[in-house]
Amino acid sequence: MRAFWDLRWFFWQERFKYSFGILLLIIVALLSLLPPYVVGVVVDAIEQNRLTTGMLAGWMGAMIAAGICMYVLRYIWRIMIFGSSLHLGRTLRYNLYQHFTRMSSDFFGRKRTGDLMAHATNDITAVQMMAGQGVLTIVDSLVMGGFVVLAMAVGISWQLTLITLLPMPLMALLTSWYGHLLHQRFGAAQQSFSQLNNRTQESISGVKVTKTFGYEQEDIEAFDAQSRDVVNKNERVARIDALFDPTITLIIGVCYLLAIGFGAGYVNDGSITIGQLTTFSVYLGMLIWPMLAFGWFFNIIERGHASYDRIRDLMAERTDITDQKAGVEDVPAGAVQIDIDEFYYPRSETKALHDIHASVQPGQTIGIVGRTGSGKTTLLRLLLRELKSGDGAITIGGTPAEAYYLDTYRLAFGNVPQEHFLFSMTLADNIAFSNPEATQQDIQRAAGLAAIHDDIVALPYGYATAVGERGVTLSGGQKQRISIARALLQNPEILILDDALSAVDANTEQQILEALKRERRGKTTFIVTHRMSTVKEADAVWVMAHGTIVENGSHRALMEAKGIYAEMVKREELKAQVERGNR
Ligand SMILES: Nc1ncnc2c1ncn2[C@@H]1O[C@H](COP(=O)(O)OP(=O)(O)OP(=O)(O)O)[C@@H](O)[C@H]1O
Repeated sequence: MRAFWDLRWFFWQERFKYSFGILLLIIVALLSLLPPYVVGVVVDAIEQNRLTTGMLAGWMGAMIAAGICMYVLRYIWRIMIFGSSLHLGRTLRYNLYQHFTRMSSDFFGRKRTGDLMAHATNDITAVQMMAGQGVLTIVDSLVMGGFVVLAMAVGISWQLTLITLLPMPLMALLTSWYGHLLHQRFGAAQQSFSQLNNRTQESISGVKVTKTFGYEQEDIEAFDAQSRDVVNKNERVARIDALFDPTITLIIGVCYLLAIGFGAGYVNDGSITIGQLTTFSVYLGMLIWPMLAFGWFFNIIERGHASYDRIRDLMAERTDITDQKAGVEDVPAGAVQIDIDEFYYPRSETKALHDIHASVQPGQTIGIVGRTGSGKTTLLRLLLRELKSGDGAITIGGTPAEAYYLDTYRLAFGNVPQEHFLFSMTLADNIAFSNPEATQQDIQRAAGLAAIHDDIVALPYGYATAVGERGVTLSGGQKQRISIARALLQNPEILILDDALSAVDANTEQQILEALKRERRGKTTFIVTHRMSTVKEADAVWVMAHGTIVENGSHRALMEAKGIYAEMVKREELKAQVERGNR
């Protein structure tokens, strides 16, 4: 029952629909008592030879009227109760999705996609069932069951009712025990299903690597083992599930035995009529559904409860990136000042960044270079507020980054990350993703700046070409340029290119860099790269090593300083000469 209590916010929100639905259920339960009663009356009338046509027609009319009423009311309560439960599913899905969008990338690093998918599908369906079928089964079993028992005890014989229902407590005990077992087994089955989702996702996205290293067989076997585990765990659920119906039917059978055995005695000694015993046995038949519903209720509740707990745990995950109460609503603009004394990733003991002090004037282009793992991406993620820096460690236009509302803060940034991502839509829509208002002309202009326009028009459907699963396959460099076009279309105050030109050849890169210089006058651009030639024209180059900026200056100044940067440039030139020589 705690599961219902946990959902009280929802039942309160939908209280009118639920109250009305339950009221209709009660009326239906009352009306359904009529037909068995009529059967008893008619049987007695036949037995006592006093059945007239008028009397029969009267009762038949009453039964038809009750039948029509029940038909209409059943239809309405379904809309009220099941309709509301669908609404709960939608609300939970929406909340979960919103929650996902608010979480930092650290969260997605920890949680696996398969788990998150299982939460958004199976778990929500189980909770939705609880608010629909769960409510129906409990109301029906209590109301319908209650009315039928009352009609048997008050209307016919309380002694016979008592004897007949003796086996019932055993049923309550058994069903609650099954429910408990089901809760545990269902939780394990859901977990295994999540793992299967993860496995599938990893297998599909890593299929190239698997093939390259000849691990197909191992991969298939591991998948098979996981899939078998899901089946085993679900079989364990089904085994308990399968116990519910036979147990209930067996107990109802015993009840019938008692009713007929003792009922015949009561008819013989004249305490009840034969018609009443007929009504009694029809009522007993009507108890089967409430009993089944009662058992089913525990089943639904246990499943819903396990799922709701899992959803709640997920919703309880707090993002460390939050808005302040009274945030600055402007889109950030102006000079960027960075003063990071030290930064640790959550749950990490090693400093990812330390002693970084640098400033950037609006309109400047900053190149960031350094070995893998030197902290370039981490620094940019702090700037983007994907990670939490210390209070005031980063300011834009003199205002601490965390003082801005996150939503407006991020509007200032265009980010082309290392892992570029294209959606399963047309190329035009992929570019326009950053600015849905953009016209076809704007899209083409951005594509031109990103040096991808010619490639696009060469495709059979041009800008209308679909990418993704059923679409065209683009090269890494083309995908990078589409991502750049997407960021340029947004025309952000601050543009970040994180190793975004790595798959583009030197000539095309030069073309893009020139376009950037022209287009982004007065706006700030950060370019992270492993290719020194990319940052030659930058206003300043930050050379990063071991989590800090070890050199900071223009290309010329750094070359004159003959430090790490000069060394890196020389090495790159040497490499280029060797490659040219080889050719
Ligand atoms: N989510 C994380 N949790 C803990 N440590 C991390 C996390 N991400 C990165 N690091 C660590 O932070 C340090 C800096 O990593 P970062 O990705 O910023 O380097 P980078 O210079 O951008 O490297 P690359 O050139 O390969 O992109 C590394 O030591 C890395 O192992």
